[in-house]
Amino acid sequence: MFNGKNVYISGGRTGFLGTNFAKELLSRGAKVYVQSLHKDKQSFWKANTENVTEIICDFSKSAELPEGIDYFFHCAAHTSGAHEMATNPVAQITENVFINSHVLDAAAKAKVKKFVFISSSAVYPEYERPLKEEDAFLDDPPGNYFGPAWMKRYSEKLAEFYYKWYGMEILIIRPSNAYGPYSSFDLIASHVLPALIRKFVEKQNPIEVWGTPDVVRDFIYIDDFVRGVLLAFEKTSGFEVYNIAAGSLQTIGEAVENISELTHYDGKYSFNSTKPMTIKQRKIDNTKALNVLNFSSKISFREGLEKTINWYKSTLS
Ligand SMILES: C[C@H]1O[C@H](OP(=O)(O)OP(=O)(O)OC[C@H]2O[C@@H](n3cnc4c(=O)[nH]c(N)nc43)[C@H](O)[C@@H]2O)[C@@H](O)[C@@H](O)C1=O
Repeated sequence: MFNGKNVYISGGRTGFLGTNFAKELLSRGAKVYVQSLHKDKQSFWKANTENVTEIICDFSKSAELPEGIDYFFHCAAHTSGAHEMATNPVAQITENVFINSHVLDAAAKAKVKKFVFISSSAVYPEYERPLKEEDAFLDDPPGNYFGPAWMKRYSEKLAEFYYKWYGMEILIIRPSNAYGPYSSFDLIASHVLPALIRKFVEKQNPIEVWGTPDVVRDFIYIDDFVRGVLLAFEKTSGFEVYNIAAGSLQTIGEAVENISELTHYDGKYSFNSTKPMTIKQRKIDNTKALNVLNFSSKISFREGLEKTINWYKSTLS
């Protein structure tokens, strides 16, 4: 389905999801377009710049795309983890509204056939039960997620409108907490697993883990995530929304124990509940992806952590 197709990937140059989609789609024979490249930025692009076409554009300021792009994967976003969500969630609103609006407009006017919007499972209200696709707009999102989640909700509805108005097919993806190679490993701004992996690989002592050990998340390894999205892409048409999740839950306490073992850490760590915390739990219902796409994750949590640790050690540390 992708062989010989022109695929634009926003966020394909430096973003975590975009880089991983670019890597996979190149291997499936697509002609990949990304924003302009700096060869030395990421190890993947050091070896692959000659295989992609660069487009100079800044979607935060304007909307332009050449004709001839078949598919658009919109992975670019200003995103961050619990620290920003607790201290400055407004930072995730304005720039993303501009980017999402420009990108949709540019893609529709350049006659892109199918557009993938990477939304977020943060769009959901705070329910205890696993969150189904149809739950997204039933109640407001909780606490500090309110603003960033309404930004994603607005963008989803805008995408739906563009489908109705222009006929551009739309696939909305709501990921659970994806992790793996090419993620940000910044100690403050990144998400929980890369931040913890870095602290343990660097053998910081003592290690401070934010919040409490009973916080629950569905963590999906990036290769499973990309496979799930591409399955949804291949098997759906028109306007569709899918959760793509591992379908299993881990506590932050379990994550810490696994990372500690896998990195052979022999120092001390403790939880600090005065550090940034977000919601206690987020369970994602993956039955639609399972039933319609026959998608389930293949990489266990432990295996995914091990792969990510190895990649981090060999690439960035
Ligand atoms: C899907 C959704 O995912 C994101 O939401 P999140 O799951 O709350 O983000 P997170 O991975 O940063 O934190 C998860 C939990 O982990 C705890 N925690 C412990 N120690 C560290 C630590 O060292 N760093 C971080 N970041 N968190 C830590 C932390 O206290 C928190 O309770 C959104 O940013 C949003 O962008 C989004 O779309």
